[in-house]
Amino acid sequence: MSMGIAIETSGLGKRYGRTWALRDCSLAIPAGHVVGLVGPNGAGKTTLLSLAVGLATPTAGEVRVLGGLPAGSPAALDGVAFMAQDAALYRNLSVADMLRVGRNLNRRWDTARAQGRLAELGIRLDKKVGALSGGQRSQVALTLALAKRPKLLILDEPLAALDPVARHDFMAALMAAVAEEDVSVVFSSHVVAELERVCDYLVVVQGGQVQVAGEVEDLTAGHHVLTGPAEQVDAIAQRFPVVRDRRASAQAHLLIRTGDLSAAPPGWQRHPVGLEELVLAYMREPSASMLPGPARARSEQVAC
Ligand SMILES: Nc1ncnc2c1ncn2[C@@H]1O[C@H](COP(=O)(O)OP(=O)(O)OP(=O)(O)O)[C@@H](O)[C@H]1O
Repeated sequence: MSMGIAIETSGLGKRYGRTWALRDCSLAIPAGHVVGLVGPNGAGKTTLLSLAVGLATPTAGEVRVLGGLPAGSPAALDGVAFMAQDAALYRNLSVADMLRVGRNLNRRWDTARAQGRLAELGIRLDKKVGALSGGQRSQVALTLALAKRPKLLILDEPLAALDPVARHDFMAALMAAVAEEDVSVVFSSHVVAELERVCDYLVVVQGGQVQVAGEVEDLTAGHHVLTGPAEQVDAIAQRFPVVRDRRASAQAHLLIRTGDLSAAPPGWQRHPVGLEELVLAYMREPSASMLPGPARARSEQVAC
């Protein structure tokens, strides 16, 4: 495995009782990206992130981080910072206490950097964590994660509890940190509209399996939307994998997977696809997969 890989999984699976939360997951996420991990509730996102951090152990397969370190090993723990779904902080401690806890638990810890960030954000060190707003608590959790000076920062739904302004501020802080540091970021989110602005790599999981993985640029260049006569859909589907097929009376609106579409077929209009539309199409078509190839989508009648 090369040093350029942030997270690599091979046949990774995690079973809770009879439920496979994650199955047969083989991924190689290159370093240096901001990776969006999306999928419906219960898809396996938290499970995948917990395995990558070493908080859970695989039932099958393996997961390595930062160029080959076993997830959860001391070397991996040194280089990986994790912000859990509920931004787990001790509410009765002050912000300064949280910084002390972080310093005591981590070999590499940059107190000055953390204090500088908090001062910029106007968050007082003597405030109890429980007295902070949700947005401020998230910023403190991000500050603690960054104070480790991680090579890989993993965040599980960091935006979930935040209002739109706090969400924007949080992502701005995250992107500023990425710009300053050599850090790979993987974060799960349900806020699909946000991804286009911040992510350059995307992973979609569904039903415990990876459905889509790749660089955003390649994904958007490798898919197109075609609009044209519904009676010709079969002919189109013989030429291109159809991810999603929507019909409105005699018109079909297809999301197809091909990077090689210089011109629309006669009678059809071709449009580029945005990341949000692409993600939603895959999420609505659980049987469609880029890995190894999308199944033919069901056609779906939609009202005009
Ligand atoms: N500790 C556990 N014990 C039993 N089942 C679990 C456990 N953790 C997760 N699961 C199950 O594994 C599946 C995947 O859960 P996971 O939390 O990874 O999904 P998710 O994509 O993060 O969902 P959400 O978007 O709702 O946070 C679900 O069916 C869930 O019920």
